[in-house]
Amino acid sequence: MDCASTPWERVRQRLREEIGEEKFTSWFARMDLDALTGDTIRLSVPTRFLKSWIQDNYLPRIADIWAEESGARRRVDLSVRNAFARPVALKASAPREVVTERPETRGPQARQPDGRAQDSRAQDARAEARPADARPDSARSAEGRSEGRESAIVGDVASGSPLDPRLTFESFVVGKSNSLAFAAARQVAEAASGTAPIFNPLYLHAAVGLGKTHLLQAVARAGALHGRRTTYLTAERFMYGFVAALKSHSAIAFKDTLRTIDTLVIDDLQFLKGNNLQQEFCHTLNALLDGGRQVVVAADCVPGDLEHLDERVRSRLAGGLVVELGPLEEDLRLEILKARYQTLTELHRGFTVPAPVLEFLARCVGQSGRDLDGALNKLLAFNQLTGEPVTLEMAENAVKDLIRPTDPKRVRVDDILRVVAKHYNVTRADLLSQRRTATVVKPRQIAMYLAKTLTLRSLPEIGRRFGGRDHTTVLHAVRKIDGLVSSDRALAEEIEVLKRLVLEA
Ligand SMILES: Nc1ncnc2c1ncn2[C@@H]1O[C@H](COP(=O)(O)OP(=O)(O)OP(=O)(O)O)[C@@H](O)[C@H]1O
Repeated sequence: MDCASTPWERVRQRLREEIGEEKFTSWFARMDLDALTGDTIRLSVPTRFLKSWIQDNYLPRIADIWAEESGARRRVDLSVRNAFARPVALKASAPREVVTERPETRGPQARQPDGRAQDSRAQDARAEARPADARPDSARSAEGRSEGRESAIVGDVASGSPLDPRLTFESFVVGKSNSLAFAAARQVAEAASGTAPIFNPLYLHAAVGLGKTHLLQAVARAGALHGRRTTYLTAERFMYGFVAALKSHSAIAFKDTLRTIDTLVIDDLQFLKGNNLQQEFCHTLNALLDGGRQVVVAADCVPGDLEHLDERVRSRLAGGLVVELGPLEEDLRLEILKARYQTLTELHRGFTVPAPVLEFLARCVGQSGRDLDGALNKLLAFNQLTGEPVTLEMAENAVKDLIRPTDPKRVRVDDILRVVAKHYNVTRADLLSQRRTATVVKPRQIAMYLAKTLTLRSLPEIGRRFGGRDHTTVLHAVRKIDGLVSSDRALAEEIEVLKRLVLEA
C-alpha cells in the first residue's frame, strides 16, 4: 500500500518533533487542513482559544515549515470550525454589542425581584439541549430579550455552549474501553432532579478523539430531558463568560446563576488557565458539590496532572469517580464505522461501502473517532465527486493520509527501563533507586521522559513505576529533557535512537 506522506502530514510530523508529542497533542492534534486555495492554506481548529494561541505562537512557523516541505510559500489562514454556533454575547471584548443586537421583548414575569432571570432558567436548560440555530422561535426570542448587559451575559452562560444534536447516548457505541464511562455518564444524566448524586464529581479523561465530548454532551442533553437544570460549558466558554461578567460588573450574577443549576458539565478542563479564573472555578465547584449538585468534567489527563490547577481543586476532582476512556479497540472502531455509515447512507442514497472496506478502515485508520469520521467523509467525497464506486483499492488511495504508519505498539515501562539501562550501562535497579549521581540521574530522567512520551501513563503512574517517586519529580524530568532536546541536537538524536529501540523491543 502506498503510504507516501503529503506536505501537510510532513508539516504535522515536523511540528510534533519540534515541540514534543504532549504539546503537539494539546495544541495541534485538532488542527485540520480544510483547503488549499491559490496561495493560501486554510486550516481550522475547534475553539477560539486554540486559534488565538496557535496564531500568537505558531502561525509563521507553520508557514515556514510548509514552504520547506512543499517548495512553495503560502499564506496560512486559521479559522474556528463551527463558529456559527457561538453566541456573540460571550465575546469578552464586546458585551455592548449583545444589548444592541437584541430586540426589546422581555415580559415582566420573566424577572425576579432580585433582577436575575430566575424564571427562564428551566427554559434555558431545556433550550440548551438543542443546537443554537435549531431552537424554536420562543427560545430564540427569549435569548433576544434585552434587559441590559448583566442578564444578557448571565443568561448566555446559563444556556451553555451549543450542543451538537448528533452527540447522544443512543449514538455512542459502547465497547470494553468505554463501558464504565458510558454507564456512569448515563446514571448521572438520568438521575431524578433533587436526588443526591452518587458519583460526584464524575471526571472522564482520555486522549484526543476518544469520545469525551460526545459523552458530556449526551449527559447535558439527557439531563435536560430528565428535568435537570443542566449547563454544558467548555472551559474556554467558562473563562470568556467569567471575564465578560467581570468587565460588565455582573460577576455575582454570573456565579449565582452557575451555582443554582442541577448539573454543571465542563469540557476540556485542561484549557482552564489563569489564577482568577481558576479560583472562580474552584469556588463554583465547591459550591455545587457542597450543595449536592452534580458536576461532570472531562479533560485529557487525570486530575493530578492538571498542573495549573490548585491542589485543592485537583483533589476535589479526584475525590469523586475518575474514569478513563481507553483507546478504541478494533471491534469498537468497526461498530462506530458501521453506525456512521448507516447515518451517511440515510443522507446520501446510493453511497455504498462494502463490508471489507469498513473492516480495512477499522484495522488501519488512526485511533480516534475523529479519524474514523474523516475516513468515511473522504470516501463519500471521492465517491460523490468522481463517481468512482468505493472499493478496497479506492479506499486505500482515498484515506492514505489517515493510515497509521504501523500498528501502534503498546510500549511498556519495563521495556523502557531495560533499553535505557543497557544503553547507559547502568542497572534497572539504579534507575529505580534514590541514587543521585550524574551517571544515573540523566538516564533516569530520559527514561521518565520516554515513559511519558511513548506510553499513555499519567505522571503519578510513571512516578510509581520509577521507585515510588512523586509525580512532580517526573514532571521535572520530562520538562528538563524536553527543554534539552530542543537545544541539544546530539541528545535529540540519542533519544530518537532510544525510541526506536524501545519500539522494536
Ligand atoms: N464510542 C463512540 N461512539 C460513537 N462515536 C464516537 C465514540 N467515540 C468517539 N466518537 C466520535 O469521535 C469523534 C471525536 O469524539 P469526541 O469529540 O467526543 O472526542 P474527545 O475525547 O472529546 O476529543 P478531544 O479531546 O479532542 O476533545 C466524535 O465525532 C464522536 O462522536
